[in-house]
Amino acid sequence: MDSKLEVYIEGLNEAQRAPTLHKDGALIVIAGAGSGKTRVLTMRIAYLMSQGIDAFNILSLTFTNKAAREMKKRIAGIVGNSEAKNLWMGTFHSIFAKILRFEADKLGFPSNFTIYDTQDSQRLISAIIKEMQLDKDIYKYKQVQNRISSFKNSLITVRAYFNDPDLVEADAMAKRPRMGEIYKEYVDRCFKAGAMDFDDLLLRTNELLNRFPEVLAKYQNRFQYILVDEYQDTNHSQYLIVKALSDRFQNICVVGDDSQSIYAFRGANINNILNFQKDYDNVAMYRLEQNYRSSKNIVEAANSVIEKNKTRLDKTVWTANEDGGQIIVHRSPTDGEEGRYVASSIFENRMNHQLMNGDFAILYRTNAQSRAMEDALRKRDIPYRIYGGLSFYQRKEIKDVLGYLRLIINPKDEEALKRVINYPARGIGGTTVDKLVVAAKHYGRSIFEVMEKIEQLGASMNINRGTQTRLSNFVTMIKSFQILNDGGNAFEVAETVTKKTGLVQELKKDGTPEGIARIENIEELLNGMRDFVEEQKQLADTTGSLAEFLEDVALATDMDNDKGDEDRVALMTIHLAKGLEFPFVYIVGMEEDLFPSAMSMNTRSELEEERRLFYVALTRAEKQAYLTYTESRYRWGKLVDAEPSRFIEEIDDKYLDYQTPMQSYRYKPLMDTDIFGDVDKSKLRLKKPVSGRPPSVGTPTGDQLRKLRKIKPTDTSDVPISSVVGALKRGTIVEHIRFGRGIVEGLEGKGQDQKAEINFENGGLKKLLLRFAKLKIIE
Ligand SMILES: Nc1ncnc2c1ncn2[C@@H]1O[C@H](COP(=O)(O)OP(=O)(O)OP(=O)(O)O)[C@@H](O)[C@H]1O
Ligand SMILES: [Mg+2]
Repeated sequence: MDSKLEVYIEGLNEAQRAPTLHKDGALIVIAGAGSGKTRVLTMRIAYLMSQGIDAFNILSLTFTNKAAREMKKRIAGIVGNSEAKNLWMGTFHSIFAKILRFEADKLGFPSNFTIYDTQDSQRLISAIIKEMQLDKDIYKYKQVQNRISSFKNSLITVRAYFNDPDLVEADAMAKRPRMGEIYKEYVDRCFKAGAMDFDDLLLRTNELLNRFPEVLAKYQNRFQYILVDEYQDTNHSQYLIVKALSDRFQNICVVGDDSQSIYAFRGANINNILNFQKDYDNVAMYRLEQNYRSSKNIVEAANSVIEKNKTRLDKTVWTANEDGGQIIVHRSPTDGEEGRYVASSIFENRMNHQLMNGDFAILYRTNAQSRAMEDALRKRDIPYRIYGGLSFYQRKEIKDVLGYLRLIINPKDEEALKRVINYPARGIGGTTVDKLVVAAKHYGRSIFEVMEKIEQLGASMNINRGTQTRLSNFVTMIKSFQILNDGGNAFEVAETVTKKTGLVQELKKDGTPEGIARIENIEELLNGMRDFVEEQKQLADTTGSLAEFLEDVALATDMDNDKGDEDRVALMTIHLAKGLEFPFVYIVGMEEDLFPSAMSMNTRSELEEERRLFYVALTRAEKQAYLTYTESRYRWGKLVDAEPSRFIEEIDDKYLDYQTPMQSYRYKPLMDTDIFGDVDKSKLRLKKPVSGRPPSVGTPTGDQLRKLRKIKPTDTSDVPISSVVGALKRGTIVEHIRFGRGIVEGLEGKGQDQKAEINFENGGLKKLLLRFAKLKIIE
């Protein structure tokens, strides 16, 4: 075995080593949060390669493309970049989009098919509802879209829908009898536009593998080793793909944690993990129990919460890490105050412990909660980054540029065409577009094809000469871009497009600060494209073509745009935080009806999913977790009283540190209650809230004050602060508090300025100034 790999494998514990070194056959690793599942997956790939398995034969499926990129870099650090390049790693959607491009013709799609994002799908569905003259209050486009999405994820095609009287009747009962027709029209239109939506990427892959045995055999032979992270969140469609591909060799390795299954609302099926042993022969089952991520307090508190769920596999999670501070619970009168508390706490912790902004995360249940946090962080000049919400690529000006780029690659793309045909304004009005849509339908062609023949067809469509010329000019412009694109790279084409279409001039004319910000965004897009071209050349050995770029963008989750080069506090929903870790984590809005969400408390299983979500949130924290809640909050435009989340109560008191007197004024004191006494959580829920707003309880007692002061800064005294200056050589093995073990690959500078380039198991290649680096020499 390669000596580098040996070092890393030695760094694993025994339980982790077993699945890492397991050779052939099916295996499943079921283990709690932070126990090293993702690390095992990464090391296993490196190990397989060291055993002579060709990278070309390994497929690895991850939750985000960013996670895949990081794993790939880590593996490249061990086996070398040229080998790692050939690994197929990514999300289900990105991997199968790639395969579909190769095989698209078999399904009647062009290989340059467009990927419609959620917004494109919604626009198309709205247009169809309008064209069919349906009541848009009954046929709400979002609900229609969800319904179509759930059909697709259960592999219910249009034909299957109409053949299933139960489905048809269910929609009739829901007062949407024409659902099937909308579904059919939507599928037809996507097909004609040469477009697939997200769900199609899985549905069509299934279709491909089912209908074409030779294609199935080809990919079965190719992907001899398949590895899946976060297996608990795969949906039915994904499950079937994995099952089909791994059927021949059965070298399938899945890792997951049933307690972290949080996507049931999107069709994820926890049974996939529970049934794995039935699906394959001789399944080896491994369990990991030691958590390396979090302090003892956090691990035990998280255990005490998840134990309340009835449906779960029994698991032990323990840690050898230090106790750490108790989880801090903080109450604020309003969400504005809550934001201020979190911002100042981050500010103080950052100073006291000399941390980076990137060591902090603020997690919430719903995106809307970010605003109060943002306001407070801005006031304190703390840089932050919001993940999720409206991503960069969803912004109007960016979508406009992308609209043109998409048309260059696939002129049939109806949504792109509608978006840019008259932006910037060129005298092609809505009525003309409607006429084009009708004609396209009549001739069974795309809108662009009708436009190409507008001189012949124009008169019969009632389109006057002037408009015909404008339509022809538009076609000519797109075709000229296509010529430019032949052989060019993504960046060069996009730069020309932004100039020649008049997009940038239009924004310059605007002159408002928003207009300027939009121009900056377009510049940012171009910069991103330049980087993409470079990165493709280095990491994937391709040219960085426009088509590749568009695919990357269509499938980018917001997490994927994070280059990780800016030091910022991370703000995101808990759903997005899966798999990640941060030293300090603030879980905000810990209130009944918000978390657990009022919409998810109808059944026990919904409540259990909320509890799993809380388990995920809490287990992201390494050193210190905070739970904050407010006494009142604006919801649906009204200020409503809020009650602390039941999840706070579910944690054993000994793990908690209440920073505010818990006898909130909202809880009517019983006769002679110990208002100024010690914290007693049982009072929280027993007493009915009083209406109105009596004055607050006043000063904390001595005990409470002591508690306040007790918040121990996380003890960092035993961190091996280095004086490794001058003590390192190439090949020295060191350990870093965050990046784990690493090998010194190079040194530069002398004395106080000496820097070392170190390849870490957790962070890849890093250059550190040794004077500050917290390193311990291992050997
Ligand atoms: N044997 C080990 N020695 C030191 N650190 C380890 C070891 N195994 C894992 N870690 C570290 O513990 C942390 C958690 O590991 P990892 O992310 O792989 O866990 P996970 O089981 O995938 O967690 P999650 O369930 O949240 O996805 C990481 O920082 C990882 O580098
Ligand atoms: Mg993981």
